[in-house]
Amino acid sequence: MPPTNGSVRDLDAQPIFIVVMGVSGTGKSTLGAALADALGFPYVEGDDLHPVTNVAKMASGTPLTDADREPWLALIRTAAERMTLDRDLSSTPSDDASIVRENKRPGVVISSSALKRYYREILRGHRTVGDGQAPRALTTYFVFIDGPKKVLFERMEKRAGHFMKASMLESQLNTLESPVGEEGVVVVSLQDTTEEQVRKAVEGLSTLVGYDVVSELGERRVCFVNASVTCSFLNPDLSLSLFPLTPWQDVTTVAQPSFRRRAGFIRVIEYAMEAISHAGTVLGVLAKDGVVLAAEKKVTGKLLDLSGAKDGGYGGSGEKIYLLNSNVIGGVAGLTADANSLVNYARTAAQRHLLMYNEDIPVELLAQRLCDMKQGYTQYGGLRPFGVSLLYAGYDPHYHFQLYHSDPSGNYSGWKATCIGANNGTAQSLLKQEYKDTIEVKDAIGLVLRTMSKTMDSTTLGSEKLEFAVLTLDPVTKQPKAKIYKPAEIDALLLAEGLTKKDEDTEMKAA
Ligand SMILES: Nc1ncnc2c1ncn2[C@@H]1O[C@H](COP(=O)(O)OP(=O)(O)OP(=O)(O)O)[C@@H](O)[C@H]1O
Ligand SMILES: O=C(O)[C@H](O)[C@@H](O)[C@H](O)[C@H](O)CO
Repeated sequence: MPPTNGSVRDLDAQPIFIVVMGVSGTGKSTLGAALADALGFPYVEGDDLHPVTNVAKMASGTPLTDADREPWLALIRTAAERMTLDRDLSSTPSDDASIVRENKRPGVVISSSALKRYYREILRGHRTVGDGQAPRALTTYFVFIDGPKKVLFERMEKRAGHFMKASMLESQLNTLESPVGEEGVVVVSLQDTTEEQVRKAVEGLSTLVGYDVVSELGERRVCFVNASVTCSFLNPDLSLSLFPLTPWQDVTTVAQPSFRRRAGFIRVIEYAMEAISHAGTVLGVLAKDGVVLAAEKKVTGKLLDLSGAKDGGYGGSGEKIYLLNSNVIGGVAGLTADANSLVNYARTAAQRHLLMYNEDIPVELLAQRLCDMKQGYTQYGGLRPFGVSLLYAGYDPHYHFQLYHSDPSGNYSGWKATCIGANNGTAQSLLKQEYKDTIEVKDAIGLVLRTMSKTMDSTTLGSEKLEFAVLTLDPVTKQPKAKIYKPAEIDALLLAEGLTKKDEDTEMKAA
């Protein structure tokens, strides 16, 4: 289907979509980010929009088919449309124009192999996939990175830790239908430096567009939405739906009027934090040889079915402590439904990392992934922030045992000992008095339980009110070992620490 708008004037006003293309390893990601930076456009890593099944297939050494690539290409086109067309240029703020000048013409740069002509037709919006909607007007250009096979092979061989192995290059080259000669294509050399490639791409694009793209497309903008956030929102594998972007979402400074429009959102974050300060307490202590987590269960009662808890803290009954990955345990305070969604997201992010890099996700990176997601939810119209704070107790070979906290705004910080939820102020002052840098897990367990017993609202302390977990290293395999305690084990721990509290009713019944 041809583009809907035809006149020179209309085309001039259309947003620009630049696809940096080429076979695997040509340097699309490197050039894409640099070119976007030069133009002041956001950059999206096209590989992040692949369905997980595609990544798994490539990682296993099987080339993708047309059917595998079609939905991915359609998603890239949709991403480009969403990131540019929904920006309401007519509402561009004018009273602080000296602080931020919007691009005169919005645009986005996305990397994609775009190997065949018909794939490029999908990206141009000239062809729809399935019963997809007719594309919206968006002028599409391609920057094709071309060069000798030998150089490419050498680069791919050198590149470590990427899911795409050099052995796949042959199939990529066989599939490639050169775009040279097609409309809107600029060719740059694989062997040039990135700076030189940017220069040539800008020169070529300026010729195609009809004016100097760097000076005419506007001032450098500060991107509010980084690629990973954007992709999280766009990739259906991450169980999130597409939604219209707001005019201010990819442009920010603290002083712009859109910030004032966002003030309501910030209040919502404050409300979320306030709600969390009433949630069940979650407490973590970092020790030399592990991390200890405990959480107060708020939902208790005789009729609650705890049968799933017999085999551990999860399986239906776990409410506050979850295994996020084999090296990270998470403790949540806040809205349980929101927490479930974040826990699923964290588990998927950890698995994606494992699949791509064949290593467990570093603890801080997992916290960052969740924070990207949480922060994204604070800035879009029609959404509210996640009403959840999390503690991450984890281990990775780089920084060993770590404890992080993230809040609904998407901020995170590392701690030696910390507490979220109800009475966290009291708990933190108790922890400050008792914590020692040399503490070991065996003592940290006592410290956590004592602090919980002093700060929990309830008059009873037993497994029905408490979840408990410890992350240590397995002495034999030296791999992280997460243990989420079963109710009987929690009761035994409390007994050993002399902390079993019974409420008066129970004591009277027992008497
Ligand atoms: N202009 C350049 N000169 C030399 N090396 C480069 C250049 N651009 C990128 N590289 C290197 O080539 C390798 C591949 O780059 P990059 O990951 O950007 O390629 P890609 O096309 O996005 O790959 P893929 O599609 O397989 O993810 C990296 O190791 C990168 O550092
Ligand atoms: O169409 C394809 O086969 C894919 O998009 C690949 O090109 C990879 O995504 C990429 O290059 C990763 O190395």
